[in-house]
Amino acid sequence: MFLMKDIVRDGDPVLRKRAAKVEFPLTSEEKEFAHKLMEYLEVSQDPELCKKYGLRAGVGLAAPQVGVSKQMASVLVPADEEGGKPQFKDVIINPVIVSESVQYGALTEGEGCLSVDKDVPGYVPRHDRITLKYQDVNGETHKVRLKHYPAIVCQHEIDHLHGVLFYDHINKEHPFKAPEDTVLFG
Ligand SMILES: O=C(O)C[C@@H](Cc1ccccc1)[C@H](O)SCc1ccccc1
Ligand code: NI
Repeated sequence: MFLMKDIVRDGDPVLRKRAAKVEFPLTSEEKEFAHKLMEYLEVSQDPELCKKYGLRAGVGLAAPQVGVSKQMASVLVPADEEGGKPQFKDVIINPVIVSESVQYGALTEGEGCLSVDKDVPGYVPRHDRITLKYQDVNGETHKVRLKHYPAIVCQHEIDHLHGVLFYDHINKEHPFKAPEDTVLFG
């Protein structure tokens, strides 16, 4: 199971590389790795296990964040209401955003990152709605339309596969100035 000691921190060049496309079929090691990426999120979102293993809760984890420069990331966006099914749950491989809204969305509280220990305040403008194409661990292609929080999380993870960190998007002069018509939520 991945622990915080396995998570690469800002400054490591692997976080600034464009990750390599993944070939199919996955090797057994790659399937195990994908499982571990999702396992981290599941354990980190269980308050007792999160505390037991000293984790930071996460809704996404990209392969480069554990030092593996491959186009693979786990995303687990919990249900809006107690007991519902997750808003989005999958390991996205070779993800491509095939269309995106002109309108931006951003979290009112800004963003954090498991690989960035410091707080970086400011809005992170992202596309409020996206159409995402990706392959799952079995090589099946999916095309999904996401909006608001699941769209934000997937864009955060896909950024990791392109060597981009959340604070790259923050307006340096006016961190809490968002583009006109940005949907602020959370
Ligand atoms: O570092 C990562 O990639 C995981 C981030 C993903 C993320 C952060 C902010 C906005 C969108 C995605 C972690 O989930 S940061 C911790 C966290 C935990 C729960 C909810 C929001 C942020
Ligand atoms: Ni991150």
